[in-house]
Amino acid sequence: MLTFDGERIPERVVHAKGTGAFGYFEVTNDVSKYTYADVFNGVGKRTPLATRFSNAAQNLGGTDVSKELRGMAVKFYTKDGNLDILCLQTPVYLYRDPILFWSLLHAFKRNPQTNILVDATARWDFVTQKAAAMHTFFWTLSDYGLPDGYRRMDAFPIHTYEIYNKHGERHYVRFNFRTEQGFSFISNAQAAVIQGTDPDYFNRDLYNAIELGNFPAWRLEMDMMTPEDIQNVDYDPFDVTRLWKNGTFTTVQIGRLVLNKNVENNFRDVEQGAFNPGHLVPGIPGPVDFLFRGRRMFYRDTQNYRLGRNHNKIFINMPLYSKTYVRDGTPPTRLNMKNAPNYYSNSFNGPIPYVDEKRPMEKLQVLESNAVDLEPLRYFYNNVLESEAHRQRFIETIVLSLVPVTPPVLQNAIKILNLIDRDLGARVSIGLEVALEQRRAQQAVAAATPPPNLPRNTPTAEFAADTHLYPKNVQDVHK
Ligand code: HEM
Repeated sequence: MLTFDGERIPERVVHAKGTGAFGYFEVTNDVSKYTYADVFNGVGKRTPLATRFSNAAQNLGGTDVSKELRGMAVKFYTKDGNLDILCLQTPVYLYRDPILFWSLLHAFKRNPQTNILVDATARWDFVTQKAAAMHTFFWTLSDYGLPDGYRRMDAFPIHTYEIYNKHGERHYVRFNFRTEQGFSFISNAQAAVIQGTDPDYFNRDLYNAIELGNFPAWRLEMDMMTPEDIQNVDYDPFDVTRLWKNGTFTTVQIGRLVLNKNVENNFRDVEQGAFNPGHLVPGIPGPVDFLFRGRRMFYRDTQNYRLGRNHNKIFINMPLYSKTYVRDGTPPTRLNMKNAPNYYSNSFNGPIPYVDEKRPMEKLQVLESNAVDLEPLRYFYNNVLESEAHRQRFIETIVLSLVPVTPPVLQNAIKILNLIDRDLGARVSIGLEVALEQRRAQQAVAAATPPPNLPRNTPTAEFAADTHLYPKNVQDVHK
C-alpha cells in the first residue's frame, strides 16, 4: 500500500502527455562529404533509436485532440554516444531569447486562478506583445496545428545545426523529418467529436499501427547552406522564428526513420526518457544560436529535478557504450563501474574529455536584427496556406480563439492582424463581429449560465498601482 502511495513522479513541466516507440534509422544516401557523424554514414547502416511523441501544453491526463505544438523526440543510440534530436511539428519557433520560455508556458498553460487550460487572453497577449511569436502561433492555428495523429505530421528540429566532414569543412543545415504516411489533419468539428470519445486518440493511433505491422516512417532530409551562403543571404539563417527563404539553400536526403516496436512498459521506456538536445555526436556539434545555448542547460536541469541526478543511468537513457567517474548520487547507481578508478586522469583506461580537433573554430558574421518583421507572417498567410479553403479554416479558428479575449488584448490583436495583411485583418474583424453577436444572443437566452470561457480576471489600475505584494482582501486576512 505504501509503495502504491508513492508511485507518481513529477510530470514533465512541458510536453507531459505523450507516448513512445522504438525503431531504427537507416542511411539511404551518402552524405559523408557533409558530416562524418557515424549515425549518418554508410548507406544501409541501421542505428537503433527510441522516440517520444507529445503535446506541449497538456498535462499528463489531458487530451490529444487540441490545436497546439507537438513534439517528436528521437534518441539515436549511435556508436559515438547518444544523439538526441528534439522536433516540433512546426518548422519555426516562437522566440529567439531563451529567457522567454517560462513566460510563454505560463501564458499557454493553466490560468493560476481558474486553473483552466486555455486562457485565450493570456495566449493572445503573449504573442501580440512579441509579434515574431505569432508566426509559430499561426502554424498551430492552421491545419498543421492538429494533424490526424503523430504518424501523419512532419517534424522539425528548427535550429540551424552546424555539421562538418572529416576534413573539417562546415555546412549549416536545417533537418526535416517528412512523414511517409502523408500529412492529413483533423477539422475543428471532428476534433470536438473525438475529444468526447477518445482523448488518447494520438496514442492509440500510433500504438495500433505498430502493433498491426503498419510501421510508420519518416524521411530525414537536410536543407543546407555553406558558410559563404550563410553570410550572403539577406536574412538571419539562425533565426528560429522564420523559415529559410526559397532559393537560398539545397536539400539532401539522409535516410529513413522507421518505428517497428511498441514499448513494453510506458513508465520504464517513455516516462523515464530524458531527451536532451545537448546530447550531440562528433560531426554534429549542433546549433550555435542563443536559444540553443539556453536549451543546452535547461533540459539537464529539469531532468535532474524530474528523474534525479543519475537519470542518464536509467536504462532507456544509457548510451550503447559508456564510461563514467560517477559512483554515487540518487539512484540508479548500480551500473557505476564499481571499483574502477573514480579520478581523472588515471592509468587504467578511464574516460577522457572529448576534444574534437577537426572542428573549425573561425567565427561567422551573420546578419542579425531585432526589428519586428511581419513579413514571415504575411508569407505564411498568402503562401504557406496553400488554398482559399485552408485560409478560411484558419480564419475561423482565429475568430473562435479571439471570442473570449478581453480588451485591450483584443484590439491589439486586430491591429497586428491588419498590419500583417489587410485581407486577414478584415476577414477576422467581420468574423469576430458575427461570433460576438451570436455569443451575446446565446448569453441573453441563458443569462444564468456562465459562458464556457470566463474572461480573464485582468488586474485593475488600482491593483497595478498597489505596491503591496498581495491584493487588499488577502492583506485583510493577514492583519
Ligand atoms: C528556450 C527554449 C526551450 C526550452 C527552455 C525548452 C524546455 C523544455 C523542457 C524543460 C522540456 C521537458 C523535458 C523533460 O522533462 O524531460 C522540454 C521538452 C521538449 N522540448 Fe523543449 N524547450 C525549448 C525549446 C524547444 C524547441 C525549439 C524544440 C524543438 C525544436 C523543443 C522540443 C521539445 C520536445 C520535443 C520536448 C519533449 C521531449 C520528450 O518527449 O521527453 N523545445 N523542453
